[in-house]
Amino acid sequence: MRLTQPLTSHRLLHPDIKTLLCTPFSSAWPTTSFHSILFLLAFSPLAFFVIPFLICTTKRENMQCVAPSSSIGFKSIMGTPSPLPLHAVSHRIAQSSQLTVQCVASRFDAAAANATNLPMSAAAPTTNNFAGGVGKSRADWQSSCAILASKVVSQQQNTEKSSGSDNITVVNGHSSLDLVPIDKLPKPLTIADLSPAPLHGSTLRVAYQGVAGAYSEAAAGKAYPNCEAIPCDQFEVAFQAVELWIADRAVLPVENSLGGSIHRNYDLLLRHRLHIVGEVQLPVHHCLLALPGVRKEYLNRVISHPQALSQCELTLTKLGLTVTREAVDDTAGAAEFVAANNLRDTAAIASARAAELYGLNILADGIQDDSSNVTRFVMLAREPIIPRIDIPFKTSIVFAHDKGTSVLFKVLSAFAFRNINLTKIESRPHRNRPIRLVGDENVGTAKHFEYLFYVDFEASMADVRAQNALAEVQEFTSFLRVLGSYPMDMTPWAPSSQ
Ligand SMILES: O=C(O)C(=O)C[C@]1(C(=O)O)C=C[C@@H](O)C=C1
Repeated sequence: MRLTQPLTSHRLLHPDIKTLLCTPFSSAWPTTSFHSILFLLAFSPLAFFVIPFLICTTKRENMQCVAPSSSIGFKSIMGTPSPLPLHAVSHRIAQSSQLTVQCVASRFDAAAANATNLPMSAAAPTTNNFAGGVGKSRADWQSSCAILASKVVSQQQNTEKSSGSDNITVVNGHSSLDLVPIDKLPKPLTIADLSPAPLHGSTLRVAYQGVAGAYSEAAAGKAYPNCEAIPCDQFEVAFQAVELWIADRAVLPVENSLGGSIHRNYDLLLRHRLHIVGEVQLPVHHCLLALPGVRKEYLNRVISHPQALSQCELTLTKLGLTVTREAVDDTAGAAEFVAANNLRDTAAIASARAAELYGLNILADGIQDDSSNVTRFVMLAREPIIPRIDIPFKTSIVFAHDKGTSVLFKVLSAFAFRNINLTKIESRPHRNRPIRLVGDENVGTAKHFEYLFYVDFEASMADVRAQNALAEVQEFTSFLRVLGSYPMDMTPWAPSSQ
């Protein structure tokens, strides 16, 4: 069984995209993809064709490594032909970009079209909506564009065959320049095509940190049934996958009922400009996994994600496993590592699904220190969702308090006075301003640490109480950002059973 390698930051390299997508713009090409796209849209009508097509081709490249997995009801990365080489994404994007230019420019530059090798025509889209014409949706538009590209290419091949070195076909006595038939021209993009959510019929691509069998993958499936889960080797890469339009969403663990907050992700939320568009709470049921035939007595080491190790600490001791603990990037990655290296003295803490995927035995089941162990994940997107008041909503903010006394109290009371319930408060070091000096001639200089405060509260940004609370909070803060306003996870509580 071979599984796709997770995305790595190396595979998200910008330069290939920049150079190959649109060389004339590359010198002035802004650094973030969203801005780049705005830039292109503003300055080049060609961009209206190039960008969606890039997304289309990039998406297909990613989809090649995705196959349906019936066991968990959403598309996973099982059964892929072979793992992608590390440089694959940027290389593939490069190929796609060439094809993008080919699709748009083929009528103007047959020579350039000829120069490209033709993976697009080989991988012609399987979208059914295209029936000789151009449909209304973005998916239709993208498919049409791809099919047109492949038709242009095959026309050119036929032409080459029939007329040797001459690229001009003779039709009814007239020379034809391989023009795309007029009834098959793509329709211009509309505002709906640019909507952040995929339109009906297209599959949502969801980036998560880890490899197949990770809890984050299960969270992606819970949040978006039938999504394509895209593994990433680091959280940072999952963010970038969304920013670079390789994925539509990222799913990110932020806190666990036993292990507490996942601080790194709070820092990343601030550093990146993505928006929280939802949350899911996933019961986490850990298993102790080892190679077939291995018994507990043989073990010298237990490896897993640091959160998983801390969630099972007491139980491991109760099982007599006072062996070395080692942290790795994710739980399923730990299972994969044990299997791939045939380690008979090492066990992994991971899910039952990871045991199945990597051919390991379950030595102990349900080893989390509390049966109601649950991890909360947030879903991130490039655009915020429109807040509502007809269903329970949560809003997440981050702020730095301003000078003054009792500032935190004043901020929190802005919510209390309006009966807005706070569900979480987390503080992180303020990296740009780590220390505040408070001088007092008589006593000396007090050095206070500066913090950023992350607060979740139970109200929608469409709720006037929340708007007023934030207007008040702004008076006491030097910095305030709304990370997202999103529906609360209201699924019935079911402690982990498997
Ligand atoms: O390693 C995994 O499987 C993850 O999805 C990561 C993670 C985490 O970061 O907390 C998610 C849920 C569990 O609490 C343990 C690990």
